[in-house]
Amino acid sequence: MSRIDIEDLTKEYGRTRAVDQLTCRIEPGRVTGFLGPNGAGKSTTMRLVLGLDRPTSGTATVGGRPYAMVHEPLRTVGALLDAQAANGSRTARDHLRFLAVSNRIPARRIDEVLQDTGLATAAGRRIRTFSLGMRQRLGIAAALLGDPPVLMLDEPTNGLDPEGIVWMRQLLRRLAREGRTVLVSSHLMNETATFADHLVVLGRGRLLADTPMRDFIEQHSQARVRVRAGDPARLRATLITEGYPVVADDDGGWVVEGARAEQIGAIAAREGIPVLELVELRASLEQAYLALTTDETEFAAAPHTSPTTPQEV
Ligand SMILES: Nc1ncnc2c1ncn2[C@@H]1O[C@H](COP(=O)(O)OP(=O)(O)OP(=O)(O)O)[C@@H](O)[C@H]1O
Repeated sequence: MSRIDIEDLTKEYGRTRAVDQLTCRIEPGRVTGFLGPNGAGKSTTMRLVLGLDRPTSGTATVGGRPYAMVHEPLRTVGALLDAQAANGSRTARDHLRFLAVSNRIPARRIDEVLQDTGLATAAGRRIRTFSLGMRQRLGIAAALLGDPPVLMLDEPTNGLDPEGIVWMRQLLRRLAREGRTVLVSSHLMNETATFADHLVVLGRGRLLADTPMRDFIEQHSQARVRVRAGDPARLRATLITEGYPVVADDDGGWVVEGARAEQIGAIAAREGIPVLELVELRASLEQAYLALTTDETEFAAAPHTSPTTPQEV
């Protein structure tokens, strides 16, 4: 049992409601992407789950227990919250050794996680000489040290180079395949789309979505179809008559908004227009996310109103 259960969780800092009656479950065996605009309450939620802050009301448990009551916590939850927090005057190996001893974790795990995170050759260096990406890898090494069934990682790809990002993606997928509970916050939508199975989205502390990623994209984006036909002008005219907005594509095709492939295929067949290509265009996670969260953003730049700026219609 390694589920994270969040029940009616609220956290207020003075007059700010950082987390607002949040209820959700983070299930094992999949990667859950934890999304939301700046200040939405993601880090606060993670801190509450880890007992680093006390909720104003509500509960958060891991495997049915509040984190504070978990015995040898590093063996239960591996967390990466602030990769800068490690003591810079220690070497990477000493940092991990300190954590291992205080959680009765066998010393061999230190070498294993140093290998796993690509830090074996830097193990004897002081942490203050580490780059942001290396600190991030060390944070992951610490999270993996106790071989925990639950992992909570706040922006784990922060500072990683492209090779590091690919490595992180594969690591997250592997951890989920092994049956662990993996909660990962990120601002990088394209990145999240490559590793998450499920999404929990917050806006101003409230739950906006708790859904499989595929459903999320479908629910928060419009269907669109790209079609290329033998008689493009006639197809366009017919589609417009039928009430579909049609936009020219780069290579002589049309993009039809708010339509499914079978609808456009049926119209073309009825008119006897040969179809050369017919594809449903999937929206990206980023488009779906922006459609959901535009109104939930606490900190947004003022819109740019220069008359020379092309406006989307
Ligand atoms: N210790 C604190 N004291 C006062 N206010 C806080 C504290 N921690 C967080 N907040 C406030 O709570 C709200 C939620 O912040 P939080 O850091 O949890 O959001 P987030 O979703 O993690 O944001 P980001 O994506 O920017 O990391 C914000 O308005 C923030 O200013």
